[in-house]
Amino acid sequence: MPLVAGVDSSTQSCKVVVRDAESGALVRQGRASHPDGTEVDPEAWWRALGAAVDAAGGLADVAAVSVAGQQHGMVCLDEAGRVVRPALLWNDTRSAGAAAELIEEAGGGETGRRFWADAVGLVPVASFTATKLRWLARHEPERAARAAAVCLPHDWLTWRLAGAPGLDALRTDRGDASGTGYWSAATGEYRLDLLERAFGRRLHVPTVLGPADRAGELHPDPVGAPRTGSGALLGPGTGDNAAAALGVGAGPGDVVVSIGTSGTVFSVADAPAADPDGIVAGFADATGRFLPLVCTLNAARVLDAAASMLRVDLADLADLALSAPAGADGLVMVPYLEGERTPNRPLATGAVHGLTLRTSTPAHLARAAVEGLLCALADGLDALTAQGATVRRVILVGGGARSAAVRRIAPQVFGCPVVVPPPGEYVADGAARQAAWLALGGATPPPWSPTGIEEYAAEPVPAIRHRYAEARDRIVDRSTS
Ligand SMILES: Nc1ncnc2c1ncn2[C@@H]1O[C@H](COP(=O)(O)OP(=O)(O)O)[C@@H](O)[C@H]1O
Ligand SMILES: O=C(CO)[C@@H](O)[C@H](O)COP(=O)(O)O
Repeated sequence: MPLVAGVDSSTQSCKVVVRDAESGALVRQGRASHPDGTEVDPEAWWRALGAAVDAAGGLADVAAVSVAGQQHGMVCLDEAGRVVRPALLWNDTRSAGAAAELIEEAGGGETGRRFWADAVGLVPVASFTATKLRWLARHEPERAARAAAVCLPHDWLTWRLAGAPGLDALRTDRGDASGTGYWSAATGEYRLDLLERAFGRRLHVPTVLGPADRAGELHPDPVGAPRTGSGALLGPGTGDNAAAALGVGAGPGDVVVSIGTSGTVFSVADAPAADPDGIVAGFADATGRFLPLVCTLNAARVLDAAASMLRVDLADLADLALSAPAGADGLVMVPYLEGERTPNRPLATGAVHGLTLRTSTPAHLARAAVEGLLCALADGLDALTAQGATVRRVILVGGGARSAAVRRIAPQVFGCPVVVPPPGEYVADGAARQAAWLALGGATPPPWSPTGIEEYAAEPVPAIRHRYAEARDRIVDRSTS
C-alpha cells in the first residue's frame, strides 16, 4: 500500500503524519515547536519541518507529500530566492493602519468595504497578506525594494521541499491564495492590480494549482531536511483551515470550529462569500469549492493564560471550570488578549466583568475564560449562518478541543450538538488526504473518515451569551504610552 505524508506548519508547531493512502490508517507521526512571536524567520519553520519529519521516521518511503500551513503570513523573497525579512504572521497587528488605509483609498466606509468584498471576498484587516505588503512598503522601503516575489508559509515550504528551484517554480492552491487579498475565490484569478495598489508595484506570485495538481517532486536532498528521500510527488498544499475541513471530511450541515492559536468557524460551501461587513472571509476550500470563515485572534491561548493566572495546568483548569455553574454567576471574560480581528479591534485588551465576592474564585474565573472564548466563536457561528450556512452540528477540533470543559460547555453556548473527533492532527491529516488524492488519482479525495467521534449535547443556556454581549464592547484599548 502506498504511504503519503501530510504536514501542518501552524503557528505554534509543525506536525507531520504518515498515513496509508488508501485506508487513511495512521502509520507514524512527529512534531516540533515553532518559536514564539508574530514575526518569524521562515528558516525556523524549515528547521522544525526537518525535526518533525525526522521524528516521524523520514519520508523515504512515501509516494506523495502535501504541506498545509498557517494562512496569510507574508514571505517576501529577493531575485535569488532569499527571504528579505522575517515573515509577518496572520496574528501580527502592526498592519492594522495599512488595512484602514486600503479601505479608505477604495472609497472609505461601506463603499470601501464593499469594493474589497466584491473584488476578493475579503475586507482588509491586519491579518491579510495585502495589508502586510502595504506596511512593508511604507515602513521598510529598503527591504521592500529588494522583494521580487511574495508567497505564503505553505508555498515557501513546498518550494523548499522541491529544492527551491527558482521563483518561477513557486506554487500555491486556491485555499491559501484566497487569503491574500489579491486573489479572488469567486473568479479564480489574481488581482495583481490590488497587489500593486497595496505595495506600489507588482511582485512575482505563485502559480495557483487545482486541488489535486502536482506542485513538483521532493528534492533528493533539500538542505537541512533530514531523511526526506526523493522522487515523491508534492501536492499543492493549502491553508490550515481548508486542510482541517478535508481532514475531518466536513459535509453539508457541518460547521467546523477550530480552537488553536486562532479560533476559526467555517463550513464548506458551493458558492463564494462576499461579506461587506468583513466578518466572514470568502475563502476557497481544498476541493474546488468555497470556505466561508470567521477567525478570532484569541482561542486556545485564552485557556493557557487563564491556567497561568490560576497557577494550574490545563486539566485542572477544565475541572475548575466544570465545577462552577453555567454562566459563572455573571462573571464574564471578554478574551481580547492579543487585540482582536473579529470584531476588528486590533488594539483591544481583554476584560473581566461581574466580579463580586461570590464570583472571586478560581472556578468562576476558569469558567468565565472557557465561556468567553466560546461566546466569541458563537458570534462567528451567527455570522456564518447569516451568510447562508446551515448548522446541523459543530465539529470541534484544534488543541483547545482537548479540554473537557470546552467540549462539555460548547453545546450550551453554541446551541447545537457538538461532535469531537478523537484527539489528532486534522490539519496534517487533511494535507495527507490531499497527497493521497494526488497519489491515487480520481475525481474526489479517497474516502477517509475519522472514527471514534464523540458527541456532546446539552441544553443551550442563552443567558451566557446575553451576558457576554452586554460586556463585549465594554473594553479599553491597549495603552500606547
Ligand atoms: N488538554 C488541553 N486543554 C486545553 N488546551 C490545550 C490542551 N492541549 C493543548 N492545548 C492548547 O492547544 C494549543 C495548540 O493548539 P494547535 O491546534 O496545535 O495550535 P496551532 O495549530 O495554532 O499551532 C496550545 O495553546 C495548547 O495550550
Ligand atoms: O488567520 C487565520 C485564518 O484566517 C488563522 O486560522 C491562521 O491560519 C492560523 O491558524 P492556527 O495556527 O491557529 O491553526
